[in-house]
Amino acid sequence: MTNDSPEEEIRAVSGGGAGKGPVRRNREDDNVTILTSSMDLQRAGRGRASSSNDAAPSLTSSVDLSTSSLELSIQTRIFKIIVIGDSNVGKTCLTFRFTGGSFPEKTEATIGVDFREKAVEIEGETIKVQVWDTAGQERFRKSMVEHYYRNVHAVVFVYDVTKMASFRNLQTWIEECNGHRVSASVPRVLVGNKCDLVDQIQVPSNMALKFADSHNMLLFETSAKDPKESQNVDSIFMSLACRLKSQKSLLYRDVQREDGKVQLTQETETKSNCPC
Ligand SMILES: Nc1nc2c(ncn2[C@@H]2O[C@H](COP(=O)(O)OP(=O)(O)OP(=O)(O)O)[C@@H](O)[C@H]2O)c(=O)[nH]1
Repeated sequence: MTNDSPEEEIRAVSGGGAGKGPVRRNREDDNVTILTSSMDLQRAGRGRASSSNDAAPSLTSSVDLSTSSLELSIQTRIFKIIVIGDSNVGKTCLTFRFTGGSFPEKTEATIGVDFREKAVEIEGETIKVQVWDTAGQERFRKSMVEHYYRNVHAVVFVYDVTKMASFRNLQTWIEECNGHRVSASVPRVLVGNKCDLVDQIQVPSNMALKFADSHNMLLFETSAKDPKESQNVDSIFMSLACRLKSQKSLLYRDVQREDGKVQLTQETETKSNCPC
């Protein structure tokens, strides 16, 4: 499977949550580490490059590249996760909380799509989790829809627990997703955001849980705003990353030097089971 690099066409944003605990939450695991600096990424990438020989890559393309910065890309898999749902439910704030660890003071309606990345380490492998934050407003999204559904690895559906309409509209979002040929095997999770607004909750947990069950999704109830919930926001994306890691044929950016050339390869076999 290949993946378009969003750098080519999408505005990149650096940095990148909070809420009530998920109704069902994947457990934290000591083997899961979130890397916080580019130096960590560099070290992790190099370490793996010298020791990894367990994959069975197949050649897909060859390009001339010469700079040492390529080492950063060695064997880094990228998981593309899209976040969709009504406007104002908190998609941007959730992606900020996960990728940057904070709640943005001020947000504006997303136009088209933004993406943010975070390097995480799972069972000794550094993985780039690429979170695509999509516009909820129809007028800001229609030209970009094809781009963000393309080669997606996982989908996060978000509703606002204080807005019943945003929950009812989930069916429409699911239909749109299915309409863009997102395979049923692509993992999906449901997130009820803004649980810090306890006096205003309109969507009961049991209703959301029933909906999630009927669509084979995990449900997380959380808040991008409440700093005490940041781990729960992390667990939304980390649980997906762990699931994806254990699946085969995901995008794999492998660089091997050979006669002055660099080969880009794609993973073809299943890696070890994830502890999550
Ligand atoms: N109380 C509370 N407010 C939140 C939370 N998350 C987001 N908000 C607020 O909700 C508003 C919308 O947040 P965004 O993250 O911009 O919403 P969005 O879904 O990305 O909106 P679009 O870009 O239009 O699709 C902002 O005023 C945020 O401050 C939360 O967990 N709790």
